Amino acid sequence: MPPAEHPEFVGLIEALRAAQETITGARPPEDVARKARENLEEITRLLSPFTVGESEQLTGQMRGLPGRAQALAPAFHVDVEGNDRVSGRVVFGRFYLGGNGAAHGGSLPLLFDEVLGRLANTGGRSPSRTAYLHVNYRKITPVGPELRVEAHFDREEGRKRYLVGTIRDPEGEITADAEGLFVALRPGQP
Ligand SMILES: CCCCCCCCCC(=O)SCCNC(=O)CCNC(=O)[C@H](O)C(C)(C)COP(=O)(O)OP(=O)(O)OC[C@H]1O[C@@H](n2cnc3c(N)ncnc32)[C@H](O)[C@@H]1OP(=O)(O)O
Repeated sequence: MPPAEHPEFVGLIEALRAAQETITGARPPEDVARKARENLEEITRLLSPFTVGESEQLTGQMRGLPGRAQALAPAFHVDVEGNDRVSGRVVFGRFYLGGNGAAHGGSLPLLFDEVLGRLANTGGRSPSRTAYLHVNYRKITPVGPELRVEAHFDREEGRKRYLVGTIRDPEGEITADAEGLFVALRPGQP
């Protein structure tokens, strides 16, 4: 369900995701490719006058929305969220294809950073940033099916927050797991 605010912008991001998917999987004739490019250029012309600073932009700010209205990472759909753990679902679409049906290796840290980073900063905790992210690729992460994602706090030591997470395929097998260290920022730290 779209949020009460900016429903048309949310729809725009959904259309952008759909375009990313379709363009990635397409092999169009040259005249169709040219027409599609012209349409994209028209979108850029339409939106350019409304460019704003980071604090005013909408993308990435909509925490209650899967993907936070940001098309960079695959949308993470939260099912259960607590102070110390979160679980949900994700689909790596064609846009995230690496090869032979497997999600691109770089797209997995992207998803883990999103899921672990989100959890690291919940429960009234102060903002933190990723210090490291260790990802183990256990088997291919398939493009297409819905995958289970789980993450939880392993431990907290002062400013250091250690979190772990897994991605499971439809058979329940772990395709990748990750451990991340998130360090709470000191006052004034960017
Ligand atoms: C709606 C919200 C949803 C959000 C979801 C997305 C979240 C995305 C989060 C991110 O991706 S943030 C962007 C990627 N990360 C960065 O750009 C961070 C760049 N690095 C830094 O800013 C600093 O290096 C950092 C804040 C991580 C740490 O620097 P500090 O100067 O604050 O920490 P310091 O060096 O004093 O280290 C503090 C402790 O952490 C430890 N530490 C820091 N970096 C480490 C490291 N890489 N490996 C191991 N330990 C590390 C360090 O040893 C020390 O341990 P001890 O307290 O026990 O002495």
